[in-house]
Amino acid sequence: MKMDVKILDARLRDQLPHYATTGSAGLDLRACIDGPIILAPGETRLIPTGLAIHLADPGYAALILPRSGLGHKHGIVLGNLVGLIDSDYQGQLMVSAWNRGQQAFELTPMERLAQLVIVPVVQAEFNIVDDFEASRRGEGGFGSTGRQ
Ligand SMILES: O=c1ccn([C@H]2C[C@H](O)[C@@H](COP(=O)(O)OP(=O)(O)OP(=O)(O)O)O2)c(=O)[nH]1
Ligand SMILES: [Mg+2]
Repeated sequence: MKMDVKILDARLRDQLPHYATTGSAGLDLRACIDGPIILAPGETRLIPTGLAIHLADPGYAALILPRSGLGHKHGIVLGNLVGLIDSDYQGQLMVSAWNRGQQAFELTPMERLAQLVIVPVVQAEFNIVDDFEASRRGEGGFGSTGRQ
C-alpha cells in the first residue's frame, strides 16, 4: 500500500523511516528533539517524531510499538502501552516515552525510539441480539481451559 507522508522535521529528509530488512514489519520512528532529554525513572514525555501520515482508508490503522531492545534493556516503553493511529489522523505522530525502569535514560536527538506498524482493520456493524448462538466456550475465559 502507499500512504501520504509529511516530513515535518528537515533532519528526517536523509533518515526517513524505512523497512530495515525485506521481512521487517515495523518502520522505526525517531525522536525529533532539539537536545538530549533525560527521562528519570517513572517519567513519561511526549516525543515528536517529525512525521505525519494520512492512511485515509478506514481499512487500515497504524500501531506505535516499543522497540524490544530499548524496552527490555533500558525500560523505555510507551506511556499508553500501544499507540493507535486512526486512518483519518493527520497530525504529527507522537510517541509517549515512558521510563518504566530504575535508571535515568538519556534520549538522544534523532535516535530510533519506537516503531510503526500498519495493520488492516475491520469496522464492525452491530447486529443486536437477545441471545448468542451457543459456542463451545460460552462465557468461559480467564484461564477456564486450565494451564497445561
Ligand atoms: O501514541 C500515539 C497515540 C495516538 N496518537 C494520535 C493518533 C491518533 O489517531 C490520535 C488519537 O489517539 P487515541 O484515539 O488513542 O487517543 P484519545 O485519547 O482517544 O484522543 P482522541 O479523543 O483525539 O481520539 O492521537 C499519536 O500520535 N501517538
Ligand atoms: Mg480516541
